[in-house]
Amino acid sequence: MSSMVSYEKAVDDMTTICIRKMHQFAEDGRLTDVPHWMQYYAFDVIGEITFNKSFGMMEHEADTTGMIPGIRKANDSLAFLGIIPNLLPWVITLTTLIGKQSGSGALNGYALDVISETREMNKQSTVRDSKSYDTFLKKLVDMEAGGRIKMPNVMDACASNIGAGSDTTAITLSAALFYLFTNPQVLKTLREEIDTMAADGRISDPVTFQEAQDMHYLQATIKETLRLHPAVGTILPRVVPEGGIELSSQYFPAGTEVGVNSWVLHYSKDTYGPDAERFRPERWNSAEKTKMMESMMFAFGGGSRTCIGRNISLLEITKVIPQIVRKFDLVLEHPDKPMDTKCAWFVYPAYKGWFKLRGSK
Ligand code: HEM
Repeated sequence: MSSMVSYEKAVDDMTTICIRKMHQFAEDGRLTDVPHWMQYYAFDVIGEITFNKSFGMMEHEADTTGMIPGIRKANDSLAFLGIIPNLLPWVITLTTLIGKQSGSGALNGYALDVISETREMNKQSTVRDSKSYDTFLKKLVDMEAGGRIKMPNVMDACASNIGAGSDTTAITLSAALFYLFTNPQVLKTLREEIDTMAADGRISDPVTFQEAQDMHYLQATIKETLRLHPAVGTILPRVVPEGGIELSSQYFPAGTEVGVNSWVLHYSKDTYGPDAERFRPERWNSAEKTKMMESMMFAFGGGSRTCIGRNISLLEITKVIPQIVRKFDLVLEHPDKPMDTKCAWFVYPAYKGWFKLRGSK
């Protein structure tokens, strides 16, 4: 975790821009597409950490790279093609033949440009990180120069960071804000925690990652969001190894693909209680049940292919949510409607609202 905390400065810089812009939205009385705004935030953070260079999406209030719809298109089509993976090479060949650019074209093009630039500067030893951390790309380019990895690995690692680490975090953030601002009692309790700790001098502005570890209600709120709205909405398949396996009294021979969808696990009444469908962070207060409930959490997957960006996303979520909650109210465009979602591979929330300065009319 200590290496993650070295990225805290990047998260703080991006959070400062986010909050400044939100002040502007509030002043202008602007109706905001909240999930979209959180996407700009998450993309800018991951750009900063990966390339030492945010995408400037928040500053420009726009997708400056054109990669957001491309990543979404790629995710959506891979979710369906993933059901019949043998079709994938045929589809790729066909789309290449007819000259259609893949959804991830903008992302790959952007990554390639920044990597080439950094490799060149690295050769001339002019890459001096101005930040207090080494970016992913700097570490990767050094590894490549040392012969430990090759250029396709550098490209793959950078593109994976952006593709896997932006929308997932943005989805979690927008789900958290929706749940908080539609559950007044939860919001009140979280604000009490923030205000009390701030008055006692136990948290800073912005909250440091270290301080946030003692914010028990904040931590429960984040867990409850990841439970009720895991970003990935498909099963995470695994191939049964040699010898087969018995799962829930059912034998599966070697080579069978098995998997489970986190949405099924997370809504289990056996595990989370009869109110499993409710957003109730208090359920994480019970020391006795927490261990069992945690063991069933699957938002980041599990085992050898578990999410490698988990701690980065937790760093972002843990730091930006208290900043938004302590400064703003959110009035939803349709306060009585449940959250709308668009689901393929990822489960994207869709809603709009007005940010207002906390306590203002
Ligand atoms: C709330 C945010 C996030 C969620 C919910 C999430 C969720 C997931 C899930 C479910 C998997 C599949 C795990 C499995 O099959 O067991 C995964 C894999 C992965 N995630 Fe994340 N992720 C998040 C943030 C990030 C971030 C910030 C990064 C990068 C900085 C990242 C990079 C990756 C990569 C590279 C993999 C593939 C790992 C492998 O196959 O070995 N993720 N993530």
